[in-house]
Amino acid sequence: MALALADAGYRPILLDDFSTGHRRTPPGLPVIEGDIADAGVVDTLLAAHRPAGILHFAAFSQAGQSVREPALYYQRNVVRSLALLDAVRRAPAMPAFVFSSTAAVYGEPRAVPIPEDHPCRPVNPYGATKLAVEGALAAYGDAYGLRWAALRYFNAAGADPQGRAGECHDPETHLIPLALQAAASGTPLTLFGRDYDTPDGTCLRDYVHVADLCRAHLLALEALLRGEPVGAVNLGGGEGRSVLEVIAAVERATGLPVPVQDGPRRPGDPARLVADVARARGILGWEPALSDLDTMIRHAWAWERKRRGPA
Ligand SMILES: NC(=O)c1ccc[n+]([C@@H]2O[C@H](COP(=O)([O-])OP(=O)(O)OC[C@H]3O[C@@H](n4cnc5c(N)ncnc54)[C@H](O)[C@@H]3O)[C@@H](O)[C@H]2O)c1
Ligand SMILES: O=c1ccn([C@@H]2O[C@H](COP(=O)(O)OP(=O)(O)O[C@H]3O[C@H](CO)[C@H](O)[C@H](O)[C@H]3O)[C@@H](O)[C@H]2O)c(=O)[nH]1
Repeated sequence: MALALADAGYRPILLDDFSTGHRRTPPGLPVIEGDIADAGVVDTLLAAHRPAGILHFAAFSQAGQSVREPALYYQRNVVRSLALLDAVRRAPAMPAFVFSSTAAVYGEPRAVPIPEDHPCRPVNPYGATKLAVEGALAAYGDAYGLRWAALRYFNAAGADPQGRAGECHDPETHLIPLALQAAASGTPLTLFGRDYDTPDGTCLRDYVHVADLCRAHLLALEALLRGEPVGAVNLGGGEGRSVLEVIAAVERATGLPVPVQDGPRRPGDPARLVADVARARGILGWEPALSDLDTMIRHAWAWERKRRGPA
């Protein structure tokens, strides 16, 4: 996102405590090491730079871990986001606020594709913490005039098409990088359940290219800066893909087999999550452009090879 902002002519300032992130940030962009809940750091930053907008990505985001450690998720995702919002309210000029929400706010949907007005009943604490922050944003908008967007991404995938950045979590829990790593290393990927009520028995997810996500953030930010309300918006490719389809696409992109071992269902995993993206089209004029599975996996594979270095 920092690269996308810089490419579009903005001057992003990165604030990261590097709890899960990487110190190898884009060259030439200012980076402040600090916690979004550290009032001293954030107040100083807001007073010195008077940013037009804040794009708030800082969170812990593993649904499975959130089931085991809910206290960590409420602390990291709710308490710290509220501290950041307090700083925003104190700021000399209140910036527009774009929040990374998630499809996990919906829980097990009644039907797919899921529109934004579908009931939100998260099935894991991760989704519940993101929904709690969305509630605060709506109330702060009504009471304090906060201009806000909550972008509910489905499954972020792919990598910067120019190869400047990509996914690198430690531990990695996401399907696409793990399937690529299984293809490259020969170490089996564990498939979390084949007994779901889906066409091939594996979970359906809606993968969306990270570059499409970044473009949607820019559009949301610019809509808010023009004074247009945005609110909650789904971001997905609009197509459900099963775990087995992803594995087949990884085999196509890499030309290598993906060894698979069957495992039990992962707690907190809904069977299907597919976005209705009509609202993003209507209010942001956004259309996913790179979110077909083969393109996303091709970009992710190029990044994975670059990250690994020469074999
Ligand atoms: N990856 C996905 O598929 C996906 C889907 C939906 C929503 N999201 C949301 O998008 C956001 C980014 O996800 P990601 O996959 O890039 O995660 P990530 O863990 O790679 O990035 C989160 C970043 O926030 C930083 N951070 C965490 N807590 C912080 C704090 N208190 N103060 C300062 N920095 C802090 C981390 O060091 C890291 O650099 C998250 O909010 C996540 O919930 C991700
Ligand atoms: O080793 C693995 C990893 C994943 N899966 C399966 O692959 C699918 C995708 O799993 P990911 O972990 O890649 O993604 P999630 O759907 O669990 O979660 C992602 O999307 C969510 C919203 O849909 C949240 O926002 C979350 O932050 C984000 O990581 C799931 O059915 C999962 O069970 C496996 O079978 N084996």
